[in-house]
Amino acid sequence: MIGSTHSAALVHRSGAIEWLCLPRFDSDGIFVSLLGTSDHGGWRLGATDEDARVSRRYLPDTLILETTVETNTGTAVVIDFMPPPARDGVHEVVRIIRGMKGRVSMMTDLRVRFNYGESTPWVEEREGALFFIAGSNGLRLSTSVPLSVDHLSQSAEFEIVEGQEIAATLDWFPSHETPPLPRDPFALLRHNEAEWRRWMEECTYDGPHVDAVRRSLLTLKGLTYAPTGGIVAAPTTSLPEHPGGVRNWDYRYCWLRDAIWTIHAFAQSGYRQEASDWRWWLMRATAGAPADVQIMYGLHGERRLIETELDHLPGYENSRPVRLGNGAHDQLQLDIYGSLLGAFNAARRAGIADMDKAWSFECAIADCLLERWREPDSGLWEVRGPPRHFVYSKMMCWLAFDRLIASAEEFGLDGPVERWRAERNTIHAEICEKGFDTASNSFVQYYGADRVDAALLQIPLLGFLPADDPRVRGTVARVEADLLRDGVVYRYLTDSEEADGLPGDEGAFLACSFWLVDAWLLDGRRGEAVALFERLLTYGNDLGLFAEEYDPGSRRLLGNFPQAFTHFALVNTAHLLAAIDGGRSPVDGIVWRQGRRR
Ligand SMILES: OC[C@H]1O[C@H](O[C@H]2O[C@H](CO)[C@@H](O)[C@H](O)[C@H]2O)[C@H](O)[C@@H](O)[C@@H]1O
Repeated sequence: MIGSTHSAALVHRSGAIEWLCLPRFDSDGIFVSLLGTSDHGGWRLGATDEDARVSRRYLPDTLILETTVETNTGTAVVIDFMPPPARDGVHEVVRIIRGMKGRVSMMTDLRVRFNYGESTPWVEEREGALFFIAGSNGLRLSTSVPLSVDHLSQSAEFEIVEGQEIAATLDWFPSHETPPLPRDPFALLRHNEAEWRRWMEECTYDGPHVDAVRRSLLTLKGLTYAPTGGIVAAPTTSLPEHPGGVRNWDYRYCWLRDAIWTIHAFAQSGYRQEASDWRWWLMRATAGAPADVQIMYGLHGERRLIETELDHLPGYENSRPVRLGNGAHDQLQLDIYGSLLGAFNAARRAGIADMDKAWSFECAIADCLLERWREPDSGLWEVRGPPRHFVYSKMMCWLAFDRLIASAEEFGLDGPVERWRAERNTIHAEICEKGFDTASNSFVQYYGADRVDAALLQIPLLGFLPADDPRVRGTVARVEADLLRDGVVYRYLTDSEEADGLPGDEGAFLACSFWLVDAWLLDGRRGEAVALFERLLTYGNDLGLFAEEYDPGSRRLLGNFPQAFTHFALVNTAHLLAAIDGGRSPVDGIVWRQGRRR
């Protein structure tokens, strides 16, 4: 992934940009060959020799990708990046080719298709550049490489020699405007590299696996949308959770749950500005009646994220449908309220300014939750089956009242604390009665269920019960028995459509696998925890990026990519390990509260 904190592109090892939406993460796709064929738009830039040896890295502490190609005649690198737009309305993808040794025969093949691969633009050569126009979109390609141009593709073969540098810049602009002159790509590279390095210098994490943590933080920063402070769950739509299956979702939106945990990861690692920007985004997006708070919003706080299907795209490895929008946007998921109030409490403790403005909002949410927590919901996994009394959702309602009480007590804030305390105790007692299965000595997925859910691994992290409570140990043991397979954790069993209302299978869920590490760490099982953690770290791609899921059989990442959910889980686990090894309390990090036995 390369990104501008407005949008991001995915670059294949071959040097092909296969995914790009501009000007925003959620704009119509310009290069979507990832979900179709090269005729759905893409930009290949690499060696003509298909046997060239390819290796990649990010320039240290940046989101700037460097792909090295080595042939029998020489070595060249391709440097890809997306600088943040400096002027209103123009967004760039910059590619620089550098000759390192000898001579390398290179090729470029650009296919611009607007509107998710459906619209072939007008192509015009003028002012020493190529212009592409269709609908509201305009693109300009500036390069010194002589191209052979037709209306479907613009391509060339050329040679790069040692010491030579060639650039190609693609600018997006609104088609009704004339774009300003292109910026100097070499100056942009120097500036962008310095900016990322400056950002990375703020990182305070220096515990185990520091490289993986820093790469995750850079990835999470690349998923933030700078103009509003929103954070997308991933830059892609419809990368399948099972190749050829239907579990294909659009993640280019801001989930409260994902973003709150991302903020935890940032805040623990020294990034208070991101935490503060996101809090303002949150206040604006959720403003209005607390009962209308959605589980997810668009980048600017848009509420209508109507789910549709793109029939003209065959999907990644024929995984149909390709979806736009997300039907989960109008689900009731009660855990969101706990995430919200937990995040506000954490922000207050971290000394983030202006938190008094949040308190009346928090109290209004509490009023709403006094009624709502008894309702069934769709749970954090956003199941498409009937609403149920999900145990994890109820626990997060308990956490909501718990964190409100903590804020009132620790910061002298006014509120009906006794009422909240009574409600908190009622929820705790109800969960222990209805959400626990004595026969299997385990909490279960929903009231009356006989199955476990990997989200329950978070019980000791939430502080609902301590890690050494026999009921927590029983639940962890059940997850190990039922959901831990080939060293990775599945979120729940998908052996019948009843499980989540969807046909087909899915991969192991990487965030849940990190939560098992957390549960083991909190229960003193350090050896097993570290072994699992270190194995999970090897499941990233060659650049240290993770998707939502992993298939241990084929050893492939599955689902949207890269995904915030997985990366913040990785960061938070590393912090937990560092705290435990350093003899520090993990509370105020990922652990929301120290559990007490009841
Ligand atoms: O599996 C069904 C659901 O999957 C998606 O949701 C998942 O991703 C979200 C964003 O990272 C995450 O917050 C959620 O907990 C995950 O279950 C999808 O977006 C849903 O539409 C789908 O029903």
